[in-house]
This record gives sequence, structure tokens and C-alpha cells, in this order.
Amino acid sequence: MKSSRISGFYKLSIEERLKIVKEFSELSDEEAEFLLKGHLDMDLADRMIENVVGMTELPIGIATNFKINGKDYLIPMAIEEPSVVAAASHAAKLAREGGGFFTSSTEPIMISQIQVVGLRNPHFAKMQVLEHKEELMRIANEQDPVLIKVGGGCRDIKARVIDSNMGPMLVIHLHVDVRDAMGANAVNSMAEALAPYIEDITGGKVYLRILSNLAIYRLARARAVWKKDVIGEDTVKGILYAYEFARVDPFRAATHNKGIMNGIDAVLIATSNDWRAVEAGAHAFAAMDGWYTSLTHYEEDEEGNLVGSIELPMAVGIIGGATSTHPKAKIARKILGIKTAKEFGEILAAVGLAQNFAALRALATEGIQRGHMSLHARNIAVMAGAKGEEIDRVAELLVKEKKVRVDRAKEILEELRERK
Ligand SMILES: CC(C)(COP(=O)([O-])OP(=O)([O-])OC[C@H]1O[C@@H](n2cnc3c(N)ncnc32)[C@H](O)[C@@H]1OP(=O)([O-])[O-])[C@@H](O)C(=O)NCCC(=O)NCCSC(=O)C[C@@](C)(O)CC(=O)[O-]
Ligand SMILES: NC(=O)C1=CN([C@@H]2O[C@H](COP(=O)(O)OP(=O)(O)OC[C@H]3O[C@@H](n4cnc5c(N)ncnc54)[C@H](OP(=O)(O)O)[C@@H]3O)[C@@H](O)[C@H]2O)C=CC1
Repeated sequence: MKSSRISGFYKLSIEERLKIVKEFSELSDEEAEFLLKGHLDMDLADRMIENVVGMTELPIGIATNFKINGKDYLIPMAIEEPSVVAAASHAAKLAREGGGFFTSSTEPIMISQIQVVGLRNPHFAKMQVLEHKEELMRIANEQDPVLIKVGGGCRDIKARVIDSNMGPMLVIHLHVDVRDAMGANAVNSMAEALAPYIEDITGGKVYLRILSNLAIYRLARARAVWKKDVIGEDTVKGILYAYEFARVDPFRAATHNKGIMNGIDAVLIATSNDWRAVEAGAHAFAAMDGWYTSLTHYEEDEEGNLVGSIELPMAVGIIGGATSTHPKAKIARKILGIKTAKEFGEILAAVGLAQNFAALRALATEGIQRGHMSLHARNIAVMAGAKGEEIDRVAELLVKEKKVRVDRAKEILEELRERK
């Protein structure tokens, strides 16, 4: 079996790393070459969004060491922030001693909302809608024969009456199994198609017909054990304090959850998924109990090991949107070796948990600056004007002096150049 536990991956050259990834994920010569040197075709880009005038770039790094449900994964991450890829790899390495990550998820059910207003008797109208449930589901399913063919479709219809400053509203929820798509287009089409029928049934006026990003029926979960003997008793205690801080204080929870999304977003961007949709779902879910709190949980088991878990909405696709059009997204998916959106969502949950663990470990022990700033030092060196080999040399000296600042980087650069 292939192992993603690759010690010192970061010390290799780009070409050496790519060779390992190519072999691990069975990329073709063309795919490997495209990953290294290719870019999105301008004509394709011009059709992806509007008013295109150019392209932006992000580096794609590979997080190593991930074992999820007994299988090894290499994780492609596209991100501008240093230390995220290193941190994920670090957490995954430490989790392997506890067996790696174990995951599960719900079926891929998305919610689409239909807002009905102008109802004199909204509760009565709700009953009328629910009486027509079978017929409405049939009409919804007629909108997307392909989705039905692959096993998806509208599974249920619910209705709620909510009060508002504009009067009571009847809000109808379509629960749609979107299989391997993120599902926005499918569920929005269904909601739009049902709107006139709902107006007929209720006598009300439909305004919005759109999915909810609070995808509470499409959850991904992950758990892992970090052994006390591997991370140390003090670290276990420190992380428990860090977790409790995030659990009870929204100011801390926002940063804690940002750390989780560092990892999840990076994988979403590498695979051209809608990261705003997942972000919105994650943060809304974090506030589901009436206050904003941590998306992860940490506890201590009977042996004193740290056990961590995460559960969050995961509206992601391996088909549809830009996931199927962006050539690098396709390669990123091949690197992951995923076959379903469900498996993909579970990997994302594991990455989120790993990312959070890594940050908490650093925060609760040595502080974030050593690991993060030592990697960020390379950016500071570039900001100071360093080029080529100068970048690593300047960064190394900044870290050694513990002065990761642009002014000092400029001085060091001048000294180095004078010495030449
Ligand atoms: C940065 C590390 C990993 C160094 O940590 P270290 O202890 O110096 O690492 P190590 O030398 O013991 O290496 C351990 C493993 O880490 C990986 N690793 C180690 N170095 C590298 C590298 N250069 N490039 C790639 N991978 C690296 C690699 O997998 C390595 O295994 P090995 O290959 O040696 O068998 C550690 O300090 C760390 O995890 N820090 C946390 C960094 C972090 O969380 N960054 C996120 C950005 S900060 C932020 O935005 C979020 C935050 C913090 O605010 C969230 C919150 O508040 O909760
Ligand atoms: N609030 C939000 O988050 C919103 C997001 N969006 C955007 O919507 C896009 C995603 O929409 P999405 O509906 O996922 O994409 P697509 O409509 O591009 O693709 C989904 C479609 O692919 C077809 N399909 C083929 N095989 C499968 C399979 N195995 N599983 C599921 N579907 C399959 C289905 O039918 P068929 O071929 O008949 O289409 C399905 O409807 C993203 O770009 C997102 O940014 C849009 C609006 C709002």
C-alpha cells in the first residue's frame, strides 16, 4: 500500500516532490507537466467569469502524512499563507500514531428555500403546501433527469412560518440529494420551477428561490487521537485550555475557526470548489446553538490522550461548477484520488481538524511565531528585495536573529550584497 508518510518532503526540490506525487497519484506525464508549468487557457477563463483581463496565481503545496480511514492521501492545497501546508502535514504526522483520522458523513442533502409572503393565514397555507408534497416533489424531480439517473433528487419538503418586520412568511424547504455536485444549480432550478405552483396553492407571492448555505443535512465529520506520549502531557492540557477558550469566547472562536478554514479553503481552492459556500455554512453552523463557538471539540481519553473531533456542513462537488472545467482542479482531484463528493467532504473535515490541532499545538506551547514566522520570513525577504538564493539566506538570518522584519531584512540584504 502507498504511504503518504513522507519524511522531509519539504527538503526536496520541486521536481523531486512532483515525481513523488506523480507516482503516488499515477499522474500522466502531461498532467505532471501541466501542474508544474501549465495555466488556465485564457479563452476558458473568459468563459468562466465576466470581464476577464488576466489571471491570478496561487502556489499549490502538498500536505503529506494524511491517513484517513486507513487509507493514505496526499492533499493538494492552494493558498497564499505560509506555514499552513507545513502545519497540516505536521498534525497528520502526529495523528498517525493514533491511527490517523476516521470520518463519516450524512447523505449529500442540500436545502433550497422558497419564500412566500402576503399570506393572511400562513399556518393554513403551510398545511396546504404539505398536502401537495408528493406532487411538488414530482415536479421538482422533473427538472433534473440527470440527477435522478445518478441516484439523487428531491427527498422531502418542509415548511416553516417565520415572523418578520414585513409580516409573517411561509418558508418552504426542499431537501435535495445532489449526489456528487455542490448542488446549487440543481436545487435553485427546482425551487424556481415550484414557485408558480406554490403561489397557486397558497395564494401568496413568492420572492426568493435559492439554496441555503447552512447545509445542516450535509455534514462531514472527522475524529483523531493524538497520543499523550507523542505530543506530551503539557500539550494535551494546553490544547484543552485552548479549545475551552474558543468554546466559550466568540472573539477566540472566530480565530480558532479561521484556522480550521485555512486548511479547508486551501483544498477547496485547489479543486475549484465554491469556498465561500463552505465558509458561510461553517460559520453559520458554528452559531447554530445561539452563540458563536468552536467547530472542533477536544477531550482527554482515559489514558490521557487528546481526542479531537469536528463536524460541519460540507457542500462540495467533484462534478459541476468549475470543478470539471478547471484543468488544475481535475489534477488536484486526481492527486486526492477521490471518487465521490462524500469522500471528498470527509477528507476536508479531516484537513480542518488537522489544521486546527496544528495551530492549537503551536499556540499552547511555543507560540505561533516560531513556526509561522520562520516560514513567513521568506516573504519578508522577498518584500525587502531579495532574489533567488538570497531569499533563503536572508530568511535564515532573520529567523536566527528572531527579527522577522522588513527593515532588518533590507539591512541583511545590503550586507550580503556588499560581501559579494
Ligand atoms: C510550522 C511547523 C509545522 C514547524 O514545526 P516543527 O516542530 O519545526 O516541525 P518538525 O521539524 O518537527 O517537523 C514536523 C513535520 O512538520 C512538517 N514540516 C515541518 N517544517 C516544514 C516545512 N518547512 N515545510 C513543510 N512541512 C514542514 C513535516 O511534515 C515534518 O515532518 P518530517 O517531514 O520532518 O517527517 C509548526 O510550527 C506548526 O505546525 N505551526 C503552526 C503553524 C500554523 O498553524 N499556521 C497557520 C497559519 S497561522 C493562522 O492563520 C491561524 C491561527 C494560528 O491564528 C489559528 C488559531 O489561532 O487557532
Ligand atoms: N449560494 C450559493 O452557494 C450559490 C452557488 N452557486 C454556484 O453553483 C455552482 C455549483 O452548482 P452545481 O449544481 O453543483 O453544478 P452544476 O449545475 O454545474 O452541476 C450539477 C449537475 O451535474 C449533473 N450531474 C452529472 N453527474 C452527476 C452526479 N454524479 N452527481 C450530481 N450531479 C451530476 C446534474 O444534472 P444536469 O447535467 O442535468 O445539470 C447536476 O444537476 C458553483 O459554481 C457555485 O459557485 C450558484 C448559486 C448560489
